[in-house]
This record gives sequence, C-alpha cells and structure tokens, in this order.
Amino acid sequence: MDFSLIYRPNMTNSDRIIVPLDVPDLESAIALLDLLPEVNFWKVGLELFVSSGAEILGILQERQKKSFLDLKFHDIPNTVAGACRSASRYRVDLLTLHATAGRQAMTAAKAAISDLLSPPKLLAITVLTSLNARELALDLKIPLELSEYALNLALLAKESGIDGAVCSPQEVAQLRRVCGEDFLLVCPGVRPSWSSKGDQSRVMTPAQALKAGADYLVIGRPITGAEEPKVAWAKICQELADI
Ligand SMILES: O=C(O)c1cc(=O)[nH]c(=O)n1[C@@H]1O[C@H](COP(=O)(O)O)[C@@H](O)[C@H]1O
Repeated sequence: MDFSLIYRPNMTNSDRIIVPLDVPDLESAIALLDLLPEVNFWKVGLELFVSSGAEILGILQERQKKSFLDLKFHDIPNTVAGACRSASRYRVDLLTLHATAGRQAMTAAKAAISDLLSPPKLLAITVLTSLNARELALDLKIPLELSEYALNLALLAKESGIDGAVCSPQEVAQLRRVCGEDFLLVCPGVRPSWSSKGDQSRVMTPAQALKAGADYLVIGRPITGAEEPKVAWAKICQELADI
C-alpha cells in the first residue's frame, strides 16, 4: 500500500529525513550542522548527549532546526516519568522511551508532560532495527514472530497514550494499518541501495520506507559516513523526489 501521498501532504519528502548526530563531541556535531545546512531535523542520541550534554539542543534551536532527543528511557515508571519531564525542558520535538518499560511507565511518562505548553511527542521504541528474528527468538526468548511482537508493543504504546513508535521499515506498513493515520511512525534501519547495512538488520531503502507508511526516516551513516555527505544527502533527496 502506498501511504506516501496520503500522509503529511504539506511536507516535502526531504523534510521527513532526520539525520542523527552520532558523533563523540560537540565540535564534530557543529561541523556536521555547518556541512549540511539543508537538513532541518537532527537527532541527538546517547553518544553525543553523554559526552557533551544538552548544549547542542540550544544550538539546534538557535538555528531553527527541529530536534529529536533519543535517549531511549527504560526504567521504572517514576524514573521514566521524571526523565521525560526533565528532557522536556530542552523543548525538543521528539523524545524516546522503550515500550518494554511497560504500560505504567508509558502512561506515567505521558502524564508527567501533559501540563506543559508544548510537550515533545513521545515515541516508543518497539524492536531495535539491529535485531533479527533469530536473536529475538534464541537470545531474548521472545515467543512471538518479530513482526507480531513489534505490533503488540506499538499497540501497547498507543493504548498508553504515547504519540508514536520507532520501528523498522519492514514492520511499518502493518503498524500503519493497525495503529492508524495519527500515530507517528519513525523508521531507522534505512539504507539506500548504494550503502552498506553496517549493524542494521531489518532495512529498506528510503523510498520503500516512505511508501510503506513512515512519517519520518532516520538516516545516519549513509549520509554522515559518506565521503561526501552533501552528495549523499542530495542523492537520497533526489530518490525521494521521484516517488
Ligand atoms: O531510536 C532510534 O533512533 C533507533 C532505533 C532503532 O531501532 N534503531 C536505530 O538505529 N536507531 C537509531 O537510528 C540511527 C541509525 O543510524 P544509521 O544506522 O547510521 O543510519 C542511530 O542513531 C540509532 O541510534
């Protein structure tokens, strides 16, 4: 099913790409912002936040960029709720927590930010895109098909009042069908045909992922690890302009 023309019609397809600042320090992050002024949506994850703190979030705001704070909270309800409230202080657009923290943690997280003027949208991580079906069954002992497990976690998040989910492009069509149009679906695990998978397992190309119903694509190393990041960015935007 092709959802790409139905969803978010006021956005260009390049507005749907989120580039992660997966770098070890603030200087490298600023260098990437300077190199890719075309990118409007950036993700700050564990590597940069742990090394450099929140300063980058202020810089993104000054530059009028959208921001996704991806700290993947996974703890007891009281702690997850407090972390979400603290993170909301940075006025980020998106914030992640793990669906496997459970219903109470997700409900508490939502409640903890509901009185804020413009709270971030909360996204629940379903099944990390680096995992494959074999690892899920043999190592993690999850007795469900991977796609069924991802769907269950997304539905649990939705029932708990969470705004959307992070999932692999391989599950996004099913999640879109079941969770509906208003549930935000963000897909990492996106690889153009000309790039390598690295540690990602469940991948699709940018065009396939958008057509399958993703709202946003997180695309990192194919752009930031390319010899010429600007060229890689332009190539992906061109591929998406053609769908
Ligand atoms: O929450 C995420 O963004 C995330 C969830 C997931 O299941 N898989 C995943 O790769 N990510 C993040 O998405 C980005 C993917 O980067 P690349 O593999 O370089 O494209 C990284 O910053 C990961 O932390």
